[in-house]
Amino acid sequence: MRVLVINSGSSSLKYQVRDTDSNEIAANGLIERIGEGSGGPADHGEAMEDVAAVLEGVLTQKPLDAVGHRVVHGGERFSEPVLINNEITRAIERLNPLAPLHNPANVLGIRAITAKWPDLPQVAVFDTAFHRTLPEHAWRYAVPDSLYRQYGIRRYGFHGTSHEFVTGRAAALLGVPLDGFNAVVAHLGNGASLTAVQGGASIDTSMGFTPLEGLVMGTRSGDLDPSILIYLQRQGLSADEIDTMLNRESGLKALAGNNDMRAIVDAAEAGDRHARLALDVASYRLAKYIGGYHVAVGGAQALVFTAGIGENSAVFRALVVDRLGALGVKLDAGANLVRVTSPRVVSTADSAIPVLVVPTDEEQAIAEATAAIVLAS
Ligand SMILES: Nc1ncnc2c1ncn2[C@@H]1O[C@H](COP(=O)(O)OP(=O)(O)O)[C@@H](O)[C@H]1O
Ligand SMILES: CC(=O)OP(=O)(O)O
Ligand SMILES: [Mg+2]
Repeated sequence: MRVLVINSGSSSLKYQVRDTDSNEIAANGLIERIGEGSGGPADHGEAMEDVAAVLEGVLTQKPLDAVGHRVVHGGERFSEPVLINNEITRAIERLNPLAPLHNPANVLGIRAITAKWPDLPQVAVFDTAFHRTLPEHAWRYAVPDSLYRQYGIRRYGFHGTSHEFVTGRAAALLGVPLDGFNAVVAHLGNGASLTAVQGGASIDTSMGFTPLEGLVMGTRSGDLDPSILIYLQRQGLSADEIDTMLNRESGLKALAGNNDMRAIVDAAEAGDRHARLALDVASYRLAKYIGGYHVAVGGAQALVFTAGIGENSAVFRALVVDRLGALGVKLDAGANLVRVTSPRVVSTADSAIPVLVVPTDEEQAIAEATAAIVLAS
Protein backbone atom coordinates (compact mmCIF):
# COMPACT_ATOMS: atom_id res chain seq x y z
CA MET A 1 0.00 0.00 0.00
CA ARG A 2 1.34 3.48 -0.90
CA VAL A 3 1.06 5.73 2.12
CA LEU A 4 1.88 9.43 2.55
CA VAL A 5 3.13 9.93 6.10
CA ILE A 6 2.75 13.44 7.51
CA ASN A 7 4.55 14.62 10.65
CA SER A 8 3.25 18.14 10.91
CA GLY A 9 5.08 20.45 13.30
CA SER A 10 4.21 23.97 14.36
CA SER A 11 6.53 25.53 11.76
CA SER A 12 7.52 22.49 9.70
CA LEU A 13 6.04 19.58 7.84
CA LYS A 14 7.94 16.32 7.41
CA TYR A 15 6.51 14.03 4.74
CA GLN A 16 7.40 10.65 3.34
CA VAL A 17 5.81 8.39 0.73
CA ARG A 18 6.31 4.74 1.60
CA ASP A 19 5.26 1.44 0.10
CA THR A 20 4.36 -0.75 3.03
CA ASP A 21 4.70 -3.93 0.98
CA SER A 22 8.30 -3.29 -0.11
CA ASN A 23 9.15 -0.74 2.62
CA GLU A 24 10.52 1.38 -0.22
CA ILE A 25 10.65 5.13 0.42
CA ALA A 26 9.40 6.75 -2.78
CA ALA A 27 9.76 10.32 -1.52
CA ASN A 28 11.01 12.05 1.57
CA GLY A 29 10.96 15.72 2.40
CA LEU A 30 10.76 18.50 4.93
CA ILE A 31 9.12 21.89 4.51
CA GLU A 32 10.39 24.29 7.14
CA ARG A 33 9.54 27.86 8.02
CA ILE A 34 5.78 27.59 7.54
CA GLY A 35 3.99 30.79 8.55
CA GLU A 36 3.26 34.35 7.46
CA GLY A 37 6.50 36.22 6.66
CA SER A 38 8.61 33.13 7.35
CA GLY A 39 10.02 32.95 3.86
CA GLY A 40 8.20 29.63 3.45
CA PRO A 41 4.55 28.73 2.83
CA ALA A 42 2.12 31.02 4.63
CA ASP A 43 0.27 28.09 6.21
CA HIS A 44 -0.04 24.29 6.18
CA GLY A 45 -2.55 24.45 3.31
CA GLU A 46 0.05 26.15 1.14
CA ALA A 47 2.68 23.73 2.39
CA MET A 48 0.47 20.83 1.28
CA GLU A 49 0.20 22.38 -2.18
CA ASP A 50 4.00 22.42 -2.27
CA VAL A 51 4.08 18.78 -1.15
CA ALA A 52 1.56 17.82 -3.85
CA ALA A 53 3.66 19.61 -6.49
CA VAL A 54 6.81 17.82 -5.36
CA LEU A 55 5.01 14.46 -5.31
CA GLU A 56 3.27 14.89 -8.70
CA GLY A 57 5.72 12.66 -10.55
CA VAL A 58 5.84 10.05 -7.82
CA LEU A 59 2.05 9.92 -7.59
CA THR A 60 1.64 9.68 -11.37
CA GLN A 61 3.65 6.46 -11.27
CA LYS A 62 1.56 5.06 -8.43
CA PRO A 63 -1.24 7.00 -6.68
CA LEU A 64 -1.59 7.22 -2.94
CA ASP A 65 -3.79 4.72 -1.12
CA ALA A 66 -3.89 6.52 2.23
CA VAL A 67 -2.36 9.21 4.43
CA GLY A 68 -1.01 8.55 7.93
CA HIS A 69 -0.66 11.44 10.36
CA ARG A 70 1.49 11.60 13.45
CA VAL A 71 -0.83 13.10 16.09
CA VAL A 72 0.97 13.95 19.31
CA HIS A 73 -1.88 14.04 21.84
CA GLY A 74 -4.71 11.51 21.83
CA GLY A 75 -5.87 12.10 25.41
CA GLU A 76 -7.51 9.18 27.20
CA ARG A 77 -9.85 8.45 24.29
CA PHE A 78 -7.39 7.28 21.67
CA SER A 79 -5.39 4.19 22.56
CA GLU A 80 -5.06 2.90 19.00
CA PRO A 81 -4.66 4.37 15.50
CA VAL A 82 -7.99 5.49 14.06
CA LEU A 83 -9.55 6.26 10.67
CA ILE A 84 -10.07 10.02 10.54
CA ASN A 85 -13.46 11.66 9.92
CA ASN A 86 -14.80 15.10 10.87
CA GLU A 87 -15.73 14.02 14.38
CA ILE A 88 -12.27 12.54 15.01
CA THR A 89 -10.63 15.70 13.68
CA ARG A 90 -12.70 17.82 16.06
CA ALA A 91 -11.86 15.49 18.96
CA ILE A 92 -8.14 15.87 18.17
CA GLU A 93 -8.59 19.64 17.91
CA ARG A 94 -10.16 19.74 21.40
CA LEU A 95 -6.85 18.40 22.70
CA ASN A 96 -4.93 21.37 21.24
CA PRO A 97 -4.50 23.08 24.64
CA LEU A 98 -2.77 19.92 25.96
CA ALA A 99 -0.14 19.92 23.21
CA PRO A 100 0.02 23.54 22.01
CA LEU A 101 3.26 23.01 20.08
CA HIS A 102 1.97 19.98 18.20
CA ASN A 103 -1.77 19.18 17.95
CA PRO A 104 -2.80 22.45 16.26
CA ALA A 105 -0.29 21.73 13.48
CA ASN A 106 -1.35 18.07 13.32
CA VAL A 107 -4.95 19.22 12.72
CA LEU A 108 -3.80 21.69 10.06
CA GLY A 109 -2.09 18.82 8.26
CA ILE A 110 -5.26 16.70 8.40
CA ARG A 111 -7.41 19.54 7.09
CA ALA A 112 -4.94 20.36 4.32
CA ILE A 113 -5.09 16.76 3.07
CA THR A 114 -8.89 16.73 3.30
CA ALA A 115 -8.97 19.87 1.14
CA LYS A 116 -6.45 18.56 -1.35
CA TRP A 117 -7.52 14.90 -1.58
CA PRO A 118 -11.00 14.62 0.03
CA ASP A 119 -11.50 10.97 -0.95
CA LEU A 120 -8.21 9.68 0.40
CA PRO A 121 -8.51 7.70 3.67
CA GLN A 122 -6.55 9.31 6.51
CA VAL A 123 -5.39 7.64 9.72
CA ALA A 124 -4.25 9.27 12.96
CA VAL A 125 -1.42 7.51 14.82
CA PHE A 126 -1.06 8.91 18.35
CA ASP A 127 2.17 9.53 20.27
CA THR A 128 0.25 8.85 23.49
CA ALA A 129 -1.20 5.43 22.58
CA PHE A 130 1.78 3.25 23.63
CA HIS A 131 1.61 4.77 27.13
CA ARG A 132 -2.02 3.81 27.73
CA THR A 133 -0.65 0.80 29.66
CA LEU A 134 0.75 3.00 32.45
CA PRO A 135 -0.55 1.81 35.84
CA GLU A 136 -2.49 4.41 37.81
CA HIS A 137 0.36 4.96 40.30
CA ALA A 138 2.44 6.13 37.31
CA TRP A 139 -0.13 8.30 35.50
CA ARG A 140 -1.87 9.84 38.54
CA TYR A 141 -0.54 13.17 39.85
CA ALA A 142 -0.88 13.74 43.62
CA VAL A 143 -3.46 16.51 43.24
CA PRO A 144 -7.22 16.72 43.96
CA ASP A 145 -9.19 14.18 41.94
CA SER A 146 -11.24 17.04 40.48
CA LEU A 147 -8.23 18.10 38.40
CA TYR A 148 -8.30 14.72 36.69
CA ARG A 149 -12.06 14.41 36.40
CA GLN A 150 -12.72 18.00 35.30
CA TYR A 151 -9.61 18.79 33.26
CA GLY A 152 -8.10 15.41 32.40
CA ILE A 153 -4.92 16.28 34.26
CA ARG A 154 -2.78 13.13 34.38
CA ARG A 155 0.42 11.79 32.81
CA TYR A 156 -0.12 10.83 29.18
CA GLY A 157 3.41 10.47 27.79
CA PHE A 158 4.55 11.03 24.21
CA HIS A 159 6.91 9.71 21.53
CA GLY A 160 4.99 6.45 21.99
CA THR A 161 5.18 5.45 18.33
CA SER A 162 8.98 5.78 18.47
CA HIS A 163 9.36 4.08 21.88
CA GLU A 164 7.23 1.15 20.72
CA PHE A 165 9.10 0.78 17.41
CA VAL A 166 12.52 0.93 19.06
CA THR A 167 11.50 -1.45 21.86
CA GLY A 168 10.60 -4.08 19.27
CA ARG A 169 13.86 -3.62 17.40
CA ALA A 170 15.91 -3.76 20.62
CA ALA A 171 14.25 -6.97 21.84
CA ALA A 172 14.89 -8.55 18.43
CA LEU A 173 18.55 -7.49 18.48
CA LEU A 174 19.04 -9.15 21.87
CA GLY A 175 16.93 -12.17 20.98
CA VAL A 176 14.54 -11.57 23.88
CA PRO A 177 10.81 -12.26 23.45
CA LEU A 178 8.99 -8.92 23.48
CA ASP A 179 6.59 -9.95 26.24
CA GLY A 180 9.57 -10.70 28.46
CA PHE A 181 11.58 -7.61 27.60
CA ASN A 182 12.39 -4.98 30.24
CA ALA A 183 14.19 -1.87 29.02
CA VAL A 184 14.78 1.84 29.48
CA VAL A 185 14.39 3.68 26.16
CA ALA A 186 15.74 7.21 25.61
CA HIS A 187 14.23 9.10 22.67
CA LEU A 188 16.57 12.10 22.51
CA GLY A 189 15.59 14.55 19.78
CA ASN A 190 14.63 18.19 20.01
CA GLY A 191 11.88 16.83 22.21
CA ALA A 192 13.22 14.13 24.52
CA SER A 193 11.61 11.47 26.68
CA LEU A 194 12.58 8.32 28.59
CA THR A 195 10.24 5.33 28.82
CA ALA A 196 10.26 2.42 31.26
CA VAL A 197 9.30 -0.76 29.40
CA GLN A 198 8.29 -3.93 31.27
CA GLY A 199 7.23 -7.02 29.38
CA GLY A 200 7.33 -4.97 26.18
CA ALA A 201 4.78 -2.46 27.50
CA SER A 202 5.20 1.12 28.71
CA ILE A 203 4.84 1.37 32.51
CA ASP A 204 6.25 4.87 32.96
CA THR A 205 7.52 7.76 30.87
CA SER A 206 9.13 11.13 31.57
CA MET A 207 6.80 13.41 29.60
CA GLY A 208 3.54 14.04 31.37
CA PHE A 209 0.31 15.99 30.88
CA THR A 210 2.14 17.76 28.07
CA PRO A 211 5.50 17.18 26.31
CA LEU A 212 7.11 19.76 28.64
CA GLU A 213 7.77 17.50 31.65
CA GLY A 214 10.85 15.39 32.25
CA LEU A 215 14.24 15.67 30.55
CA VAL A 216 16.20 18.73 29.51
CA MET A 217 15.28 19.19 25.85
CA GLY A 218 16.36 21.37 22.93
CA THR A 219 14.15 24.32 23.89
CA ARG A 220 12.09 22.90 26.77
CA SER A 221 13.06 23.03 30.44
CA GLY A 222 11.77 19.63 31.51
CA ASP A 223 11.17 19.19 35.25
CA LEU A 224 11.10 22.24 37.50
CA ASP A 225 9.42 23.29 40.74
CA PRO A 226 5.80 24.20 39.76
CA SER A 227 5.89 27.03 42.30
CA ILE A 228 8.17 28.85 39.88
CA LEU A 229 5.15 29.30 37.59
CA ILE A 230 3.13 30.80 40.44
CA TYR A 231 6.02 33.05 41.46
CA LEU A 232 6.46 34.31 37.87
CA GLN A 233 2.73 35.01 37.53
CA ARG A 234 2.89 37.01 40.78
CA GLN A 235 5.79 38.92 39.22
CA GLY A 236 3.41 39.88 36.42
CA LEU A 237 4.27 37.40 33.69
CA SER A 238 1.28 36.06 31.75
CA ALA A 239 0.54 32.37 31.22
CA ASP A 240 1.44 32.74 27.53
CA GLU A 241 4.77 34.36 28.37
CA ILE A 242 5.64 31.56 30.79
CA ASP A 243 4.44 28.93 28.27
CA THR A 244 6.67 30.41 25.56
CA MET A 245 9.63 30.71 27.94
CA LEU A 246 9.46 27.10 29.12
CA ASN A 247 8.60 25.50 25.76
CA ARG A 248 10.60 27.56 23.30
CA GLU A 249 13.34 29.44 25.18
CA SER A 250 14.54 26.97 27.78
CA GLY A 251 16.45 23.68 27.80
CA LEU A 252 19.76 23.47 25.95
CA LYS A 253 18.93 26.75 24.21
CA ALA A 254 18.71 28.61 27.53
CA LEU A 255 21.81 26.99 29.01
CA ALA A 256 24.10 27.01 25.98
CA GLY A 257 22.47 29.54 23.65
CA ASN A 258 21.85 26.79 21.11
CA ASN A 259 19.53 23.78 20.85
CA ASP A 260 21.66 21.81 18.40
CA MET A 261 23.70 19.17 20.19
CA ARG A 262 26.41 19.27 17.51
CA ALA A 263 27.10 22.95 18.11
CA ILE A 264 26.98 22.51 21.89
CA VAL A 265 29.49 19.65 21.87
CA ASP A 266 31.84 21.63 19.62
CA ALA A 267 31.55 24.69 21.87
CA ALA A 268 32.15 22.66 25.03
CA GLU A 269 35.24 21.04 23.47
CA ALA A 270 36.44 24.57 22.60
CA GLY A 271 36.14 25.56 26.26
CA ASP A 272 32.71 27.23 26.32
CA ARG A 273 31.62 27.00 29.97
CA HIS A 274 27.91 27.43 29.18
CA ALA A 275 27.97 24.60 26.66
CA ARG A 276 29.78 22.40 29.19
CA LEU A 277 27.16 23.20 31.82
CA ALA A 278 24.33 22.44 29.39
CA LEU A 279 25.78 19.00 28.71
CA ASP A 280 26.23 18.37 32.45
CA VAL A 281 22.70 19.46 33.38
CA ALA A 282 21.13 17.42 30.56
CA SER A 283 23.20 14.27 31.09
CA TYR A 284 22.73 14.39 34.87
CA ARG A 285 18.91 14.75 34.55
CA LEU A 286 18.78 11.82 32.13
CA ALA A 287 21.04 9.63 34.31
CA LYS A 288 18.78 10.20 37.32
CA TYR A 289 15.76 9.14 35.29
CA ILE A 290 17.55 6.07 33.94
CA GLY A 291 18.40 4.93 37.48
CA GLY A 292 14.79 5.35 38.56
CA TYR A 293 13.37 3.53 35.55
CA HIS A 294 15.88 0.67 35.98
CA VAL A 295 14.24 0.14 39.37
CA ALA A 296 10.73 0.64 37.94
CA VAL A 297 11.10 -2.16 35.38
CA GLY A 298 12.64 -4.56 37.93
CA GLY A 299 16.07 -4.43 36.30
CA ALA A 300 16.54 -3.31 32.69
CA GLN A 301 17.84 -5.81 30.12
CA ALA A 302 18.84 -2.88 27.93
CA LEU A 303 19.39 0.87 27.93
CA VAL A 304 18.44 2.07 24.44
CA PHE A 305 19.36 5.38 22.80
CA THR A 306 17.40 6.66 19.79
CA ALA A 307 16.39 9.75 17.74
CA GLY A 308 18.62 12.57 16.54
CA ILE A 309 20.84 12.96 19.59
CA GLY A 310 20.50 9.39 20.88
CA GLU A 311 21.51 7.89 17.53
CA ASN A 312 24.16 10.40 16.50
CA SER A 313 25.88 11.91 19.53
CA ALA A 314 28.55 9.52 20.83
CA VAL A 315 29.74 12.31 23.14
CA PHE A 316 26.36 12.75 24.82
CA ARG A 317 25.85 9.00 25.16
CA ALA A 318 29.25 8.76 26.87
CA LEU A 319 28.42 11.63 29.24
CA VAL A 320 25.24 9.85 30.31
CA VAL A 321 26.73 6.37 30.69
CA ASP A 322 29.70 7.79 32.63
CA ARG A 323 27.15 8.72 35.30
CA LEU A 324 25.79 5.15 35.55
CA GLY A 325 28.81 3.54 37.24
CA ALA A 326 26.72 2.67 40.30
CA LEU A 327 24.64 0.42 38.01
CA GLY A 328 27.74 -1.23 36.53
CA VAL A 329 26.98 0.10 33.04
CA LYS A 330 30.10 0.28 30.84
CA LEU A 331 30.42 1.81 27.38
CA ASP A 332 32.73 0.31 24.78
CA ALA A 333 34.41 3.55 23.64
CA GLY A 334 35.32 2.11 20.25
CA ALA A 335 31.88 0.71 19.54
CA ASN A 336 30.30 3.95 20.71
CA LEU A 337 32.19 5.90 18.07
CA VAL A 338 31.16 3.66 15.17
CA ARG A 339 28.68 5.52 12.92
CA VAL A 340 26.34 2.97 11.36
CA THR A 341 22.57 3.06 10.89
CA SER A 342 21.82 -0.47 12.04
CA PRO A 343 20.79 -1.38 15.60
CA ARG A 344 23.92 -2.11 17.63
CA VAL A 345 25.33 -2.77 21.08
CA VAL A 346 27.78 -0.11 22.26
CA SER A 347 28.56 -1.45 25.75
CA THR A 348 31.30 -3.82 26.90
CA ALA A 349 30.62 -7.55 27.28
CA ASP A 350 30.80 -7.22 31.07
CA SER A 351 28.46 -4.23 31.30
CA ALA A 352 25.73 -4.96 33.86
CA ILE A 353 23.19 -3.62 31.36
CA PRO A 354 23.68 -3.77 27.58
CA VAL A 355 23.62 -0.29 26.00
CA LEU A 356 22.07 -0.18 22.53
CA VAL A 357 21.75 2.40 19.78
CA VAL A 358 18.62 1.65 17.76
CA PRO A 359 17.51 4.04 14.97
CA THR A 360 13.86 5.01 15.23
CA ASP A 361 11.57 5.20 12.25
CA GLU A 362 8.29 6.83 13.23
CA GLU A 363 7.36 7.14 9.58
CA GLN A 364 7.63 3.38 9.00
CA ALA A 365 5.59 2.68 12.11
CA ILE A 366 2.93 5.21 11.07
CA ALA A 367 2.79 3.87 7.50
CA GLU A 368 2.36 0.28 8.72
CA ALA A 369 -0.32 1.29 11.23
CA THR A 370 -2.13 3.26 8.52
CA ALA A 371 -2.10 0.36 6.09
CA ALA A 372 -3.42 -1.99 8.79
CA ILE A 373 -6.33 0.31 9.63
CA VAL A 374 -7.26 0.95 5.99
CA LEU A 375 -7.06 -2.74 5.07
CA ALA A 376 -9.27 -3.59 8.05
CA SER A 377 -11.85 -0.90 7.25
N1 LIG B 1 25.16 14.03 13.91
C1 LIG B 1 24.61 14.53 15.03
N2 LIG B 1 25.33 14.65 16.16
C2 LIG B 1 24.75 15.13 17.30
N3 LIG B 1 23.47 15.53 17.39
C3 LIG B 1 22.72 15.44 16.28
C4 LIG B 1 23.23 14.93 15.05
N4 LIG B 1 22.22 14.96 14.13
C5 LIG B 1 21.13 15.48 14.77
N5 LIG B 1 21.45 15.76 16.04
C6 LIG B 1 20.57 16.33 17.08
O1 LIG B 1 19.27 15.78 16.92
C7 LIG B 1 18.32 16.82 17.08
C8 LIG B 1 17.10 16.55 16.22
O2 LIG B 1 16.60 15.29 16.61
P1 LIG B 1 15.38 14.67 15.79
O3 LIG B 1 14.93 13.48 16.53
O4 LIG B 1 15.77 14.53 14.37
O5 LIG B 1 14.39 15.91 15.82
P2 LIG B 1 12.89 16.13 16.29
O6 LIG B 1 12.95 16.09 17.78
O7 LIG B 1 12.58 17.46 15.74
O8 LIG B 1 12.08 15.02 15.73
C9 LIG B 1 19.01 18.10 16.62
O9 LIG B 1 18.50 19.18 17.36
C10 LIG B 1 20.46 17.83 16.97
O10 LIG B 1 20.72 18.38 18.23
C1 LIG C 1 6.18 15.06 21.68
C2 LIG C 1 7.41 15.75 21.17
O1 LIG C 1 8.15 16.38 21.89
O2 LIG C 1 7.64 15.59 19.83
P1 LIG C 1 8.95 16.18 19.10
O3 LIG C 1 10.15 15.55 19.75
O4 LIG C 1 8.81 15.73 17.65
O5 LIG C 1 8.89 17.67 19.31
MG1 LIG D 1 10.81 13.82 16.62
